Formats: sequence, structure tokens, C-alpha cells
Amino acid sequence: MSGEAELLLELKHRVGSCIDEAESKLHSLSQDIWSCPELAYEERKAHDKLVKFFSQEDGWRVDSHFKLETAFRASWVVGGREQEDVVNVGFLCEYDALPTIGHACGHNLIAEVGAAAALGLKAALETTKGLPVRVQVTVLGTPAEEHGGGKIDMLREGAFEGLDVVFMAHPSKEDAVYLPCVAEHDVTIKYQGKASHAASYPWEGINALDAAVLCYNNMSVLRQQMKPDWRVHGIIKHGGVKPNIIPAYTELEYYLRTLSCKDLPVLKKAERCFRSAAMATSCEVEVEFARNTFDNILRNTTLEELYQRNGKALGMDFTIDEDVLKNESGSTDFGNVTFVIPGIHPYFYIGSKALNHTEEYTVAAGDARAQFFTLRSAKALAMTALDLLLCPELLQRVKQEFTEAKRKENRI
Ligand SMILES: NCCC[C@H](NC(=O)CCN)C(=O)O
Repeated sequence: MSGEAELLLELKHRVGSCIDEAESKLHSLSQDIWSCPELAYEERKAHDKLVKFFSQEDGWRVDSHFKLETAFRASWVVGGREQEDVVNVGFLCEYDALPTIGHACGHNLIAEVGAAAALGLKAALETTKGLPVRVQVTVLGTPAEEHGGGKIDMLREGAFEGLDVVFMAHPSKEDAVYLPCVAEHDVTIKYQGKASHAASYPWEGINALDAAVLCYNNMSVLRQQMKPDWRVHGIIKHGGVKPNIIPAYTELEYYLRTLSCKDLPVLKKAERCFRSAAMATSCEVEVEFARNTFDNILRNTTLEELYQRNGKALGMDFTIDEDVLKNESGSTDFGNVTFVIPGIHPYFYIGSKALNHTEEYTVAAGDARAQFFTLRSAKALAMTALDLLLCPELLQRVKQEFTEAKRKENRI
């Protein structure tokens, strides 16, 4: 084995042992977040916990409320000379929860993975003499993945500037280096009608619930003409207050998803469904498209292969089930990040076959059994970062693939 390969192996061991040593504080970090679920843009306690966590670690510069009220940044620099270019490696922490069912997507574990990977990488690098490059490790706390898209806000604010590569990992029911993450645009539709006594003077009313029901049915009809991989799903958030009051106001929320942003003109067809329901019922309608569009994930197979190799060495059993590998896993605002900086968003098993966005998954995400798998994913991410830092040609390859992939998508 060459001296470089030996060093890399030794540093990877160091990643593993550092993360194992920090097991108890990492577990309590994710437990604290899990036991106090907070919604998008309101993750104040999670923000404070994470800021405190990094402030108590040696050597981190911590910026609380970084660009967004509930976002933060922690960074640490090592090696090289001050005037040299820095290779800046990012790890992302998510920590928002879902309404009523808490951490049913396990974002408490995403926060833990980001924190653990950063600690592990730092521990390995600070023992290394003669690093070939100057390195910055950056942790970004990115709020509001489940609603709104905090990463997209942060990209707009320049929070990702200077990063060379960015990592995160998402809990799931299996280990998978990539699952299709699709583009998404969210929309709120509000119908305004007129109340009236539903038995005495129904002819005086304008029924906003009828508009909402027609809207829902129009969308279901549209679904028949959509491509098989498109998804539209909605809820009626307000449907009236009492059967004997003709509903004067109703509100729906729809998520519209396609494989890539190129197909999102389905929005135009959806808009006709929303507006025609208003016309049929004489309601007024407001159609509010969300300010952020979630992009699909731009894959980077060089990074994926490195992560998979490290994961396998740690005992991960990556799924080969084609049904799983081809199935959509929803959307993420990390997609937008991957069009700006090369990155990966692998999925990791947490010791349960429960499905995300269910109460069973909330239980699994808070279970101590998830810890081994969460920390294993963090180790694989930090080891992948080490591969890039110790072999600059690999980082070059990652960047080259990124540029080519963007060109193929006409995004340069
Ligand atoms: N409106 C944003 C919803 C994002 C949400 N994300 C996930 O479930 C994470 C896994 N990809 C979604 O519904 O896709």
C-alpha cells in the first residue's frame, strides 16, 4: 500500500473513532430536536441547540441567524498557507418537522448526520501534517425543507458562496445512494364566495366549497392527461365552518411535481383548473404560487460512487430493488443546491421499515436504534470528503462531471 493510501485509511479510521467518541452528545442533539418538533422557518429551539453545540466544540467559528432567522453557519479552517486557495467542504443540517406528526421525515437525524460528519472530518484533518490543500469545513443549518425551501432562500442570499462540494444524507427505509428527487412547485388557491343561510336563502349565497370541490375534481381529471411520472396532490385546508352556512371562503394547497423543471409548465394547465372552478361557481379566486421552485437533484456519480464505496466498507447494504431505485422519493430544496455546487443526498436506513411521513416513522426517527445507522451515514460522508481532499484529481473529476451535467441540462 502506498504512503498516501495508508494515510487515507488511517484518517478514515480517525473519522470513525471520533464520531463514536461523540456518540452520546450527538444522540442527545438529535433527541432534543426530535422531542420539540418545530415547523419551517420557526425552528428556533433547534437553531439554538445546534449553535450551542458548535460553540461548545473547539475551533469552530459560529454565525447564528445566518442569512435567515433560523439558519446558522459553523466553520473551521486548517492546513496550507493563509493566502492559498481553500477547498471548502459543506455539510448541511435540516431540522424542520411536519405539522401534527412531528419528525416524520427524520430531519432531527439529518441535523445529527451533518454535525457528526463535520466533527469527524475535523478530527481527522487536525491530526494530519502536510495536507496537500488548505481546507475549510463548513456546516450550514438550513431551515424549512418541508415548506418553503430555506436552502433556496439561502442560495439567493449567497450563503453557499465559496463551497466546493456539499453533502447531506436523508433517513429512509433503505440505504440508497440516490433516489429520484423531482422538481416541485407549490400553490395555494383561495376562493371567496358569499355566506347565506343554507336552508332559508341558498340562492343568496355563493358557495366557495363548490369551487374547491370542482377545483379538486378538475385536477383529478387533468391527472389522466399527465405523464406517468408527474404528481399533483392537494388538500382542502379550509372547507367552510358549518353545514347551514353557505361557505364564503375556502382554501386549497397543491404540490405540483415533474421529473425536471422543464415540465413544470403543467402549472399553466393546473391554473386553468383552479380558475375555471371559480368561474363555474361565481367565486372570486386568488392563485398564489410559492416564491421558490424546488429543482430536481443534479446527480454526481463520482461522488455517489465514493460514498457507496465508503458506505459498503462500513457495512451498508445498498438496495438493488429496481422498484425502489426508480420510484420518486419526493422533492428537496437540496436540488437547487446541486445546480450551483456539486453535491450528494444519499438515503440511509434507520433500523425500521416504516415509511416517511407517517407516525411510525416519527417513532423510528426518535428510537435509539436509529443511532448506529445515522452515525454510519455521517462516517461515510466524512470519509467521502477525505477522498476528495487527499486526492485533488478526484475533486477535479467531481467538478468536471458537474459542469458537464449542467451543460446537458442547458443550465450553463
Ligand atoms: N413542499 C416541499 C415538500 C418537500 C418534501 N420533502 C421530502 O419529503 C424529503 C424527501 N425527499 C416532499 O414532499 O417531497
